[in-house]
Order: sequence, then C-alpha cells, then structure tokens
Amino acid sequence: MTVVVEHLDKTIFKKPVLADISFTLVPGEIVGLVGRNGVGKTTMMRTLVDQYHPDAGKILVNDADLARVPARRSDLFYLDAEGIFFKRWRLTKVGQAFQAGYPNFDMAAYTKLLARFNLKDQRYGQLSKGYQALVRVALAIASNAEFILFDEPFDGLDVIVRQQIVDLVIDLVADGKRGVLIASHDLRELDGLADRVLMLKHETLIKDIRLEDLRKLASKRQMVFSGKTIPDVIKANGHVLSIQGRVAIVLFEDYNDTVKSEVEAVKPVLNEALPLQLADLFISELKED
Ligand SMILES: Nc1ncnc2c1ncn2[C@@H]1O[C@H](COP(=O)(O)OP(=O)(O)OP(=O)(O)O)[C@@H](O)[C@H]1O
Repeated sequence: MTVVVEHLDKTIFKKPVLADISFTLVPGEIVGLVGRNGVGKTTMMRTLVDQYHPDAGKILVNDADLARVPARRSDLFYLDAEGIFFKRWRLTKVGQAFQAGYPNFDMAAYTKLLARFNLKDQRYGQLSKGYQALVRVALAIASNAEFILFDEPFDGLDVIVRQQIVDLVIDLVADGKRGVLIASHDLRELDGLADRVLMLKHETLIKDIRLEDLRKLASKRQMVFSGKTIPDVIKANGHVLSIQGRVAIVLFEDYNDTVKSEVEAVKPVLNEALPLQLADLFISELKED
C-alpha cells in the first residue's frame, strides 16, 4: 500500500517542469505538496495518474509500475478541476459515472455525503464554487481509492466549507487505510492538517519533511535588543521575519542549546516564543531568490 515515485522527469513544450522527483506516499498520512504558483504541483498530480506520461522515472502503485499496469490507476483518485466533463450532469448521474470508473465506489456513502451538505440532485454546473468543491470531495471519499490527490481543494472557499473539507480529509486517513496528497500554493491552508510536506522549487523537490520533526526543532521568537541593530549572532542562526519598531520576529530553524546560549549571551531585552505557523517554517524557501 504505497505510491513510490522514482526519479520522475517531465518536460512540457521543451520547458522542464519536474526533474528527478522521488518520494513515497503511505496510507494514514496527509502530505502537502507545496510551492509557489506555476512551480509544477498540478503537473505532478497529472503525472502521478498518468494523465501526463513521465519522460523518465517510474510511478509504482502498490509495487506495480503504473505505465505497465494501467489497472492500478484506480488506486489513485485525482479529479482535475479544469477538465470537469460532467458540468451539465445531475449529481446522481455523476456518481454513477464514477462508480463505473472506480471498482470500490460506494454509492451509499456518496449519497450520504451529498445529503449531509444539503445537496439535492442538482446539476453540478449550477452549484456555487464551494458546493462544487464539496461534490468533488464527496466523489474522492466515495471512490474508496487508496490514495486521494486533491489539487487546491480550498481555493475560494468560505471558512465553514473549508472546515467541513478539513474534517472529511482527516476522517479519510483516520483508519490508516488511505493516504492523501494535497497540492496548495498557500501554506496556511495546510496548517494543522498536513503530517508531512513536500516542497517543489525550480523543478525539484527541495524538502520532504515530517512537520512534527520540524516543529520540535524550530522556534519563532519575538525579540528586542538593547542596541539599534540586530546582533550578528541572531542573523547567523535565524531568519528575521519582520521588524516593527524595536521588535524583531525571528525564526530559528534549529533552536538547540548552543543557539539558545549564543542568543542569551547577547542579552536580549525581550526573548519570547510565539506560536509557529507552517508558513513560518518555509519562509526562506518561499522567498524570491
Ligand atoms: N498543458 C500545458 N501546456 C503548457 N504548459 C503547461 C501545461 N501544463 C503545465 N504547464 C506549465 O508547467 C508549469 C507548471 O504548471 P502547474 O500548473 O503544474 O503549476 P502549479 O504549481 O500547479 O501552479 P498553480 O499554483 O498556479 O496552480 C507552468 O509553467 C505551466 O505553464
């Protein structure tokens, strides 16, 4: 029960989009695929389901090479929001179409989810953007595919609908049988949701990190110094996220005992820990070069 991506390359119209990408997805984990707009997140998802053929590398779904065993594609669920073929269809017909494509599709679960969102048998294209997103999530869950790929599932949704989707995604992996990959350009959306983050930059995967490990090491601190400038030891060990008046917000990726004592040695007037957000942890990678 794994998706193993090995040395994947994808070039589109002579432009390398993905180069030498390797990672593994396992059930029970919510993995965020992050990176700036246009970095290749959607291309990654399309390539994972063989909608785009890789130029090099392999995708092994439960040990089977997707290029050689196309039947394994139904172990992955990906619904490209740009290529929705069922805009004019009523929701029951949409469910029936997916039942034909996914051998374990659970029509009763789909109907129950639609009822939970107060959706009747409307035409998909006549629903608001948020309700369309809920229908796509209902299809993903009902598909019973082992791995669900969501591309920007929270785009343009209000906080209530967003929370409904978050709860459903957490439920989806709770029994440890299914894995989720969520592409997002906005790290705030993955806060409190992702267990692991894959970060794409310049065609490559620059990070593959378990957030629990990262949070154990990192510290975001509010600091004031007696002098007019920020001491060099702070800049050497941390990233200054912002300065307002005399208050600097500094992120230390590894606030270990050595760093702590070096920081204390410059005698900050104020040195307080602040809550750490996911976006803080990736700030240096997200900044323009
Ligand atoms: N079908 C296509 N035709 C032409 N260019 C494409 C195609 N698919 C992807 N690309 C190019 O590949 C690059 C990556 O695009 P992609 O949509 O995968 O990025 P993304 O990270 O999902 O972006 P966003 O966060 O804006 O959705 C872009 O330069 C895009 O123009």
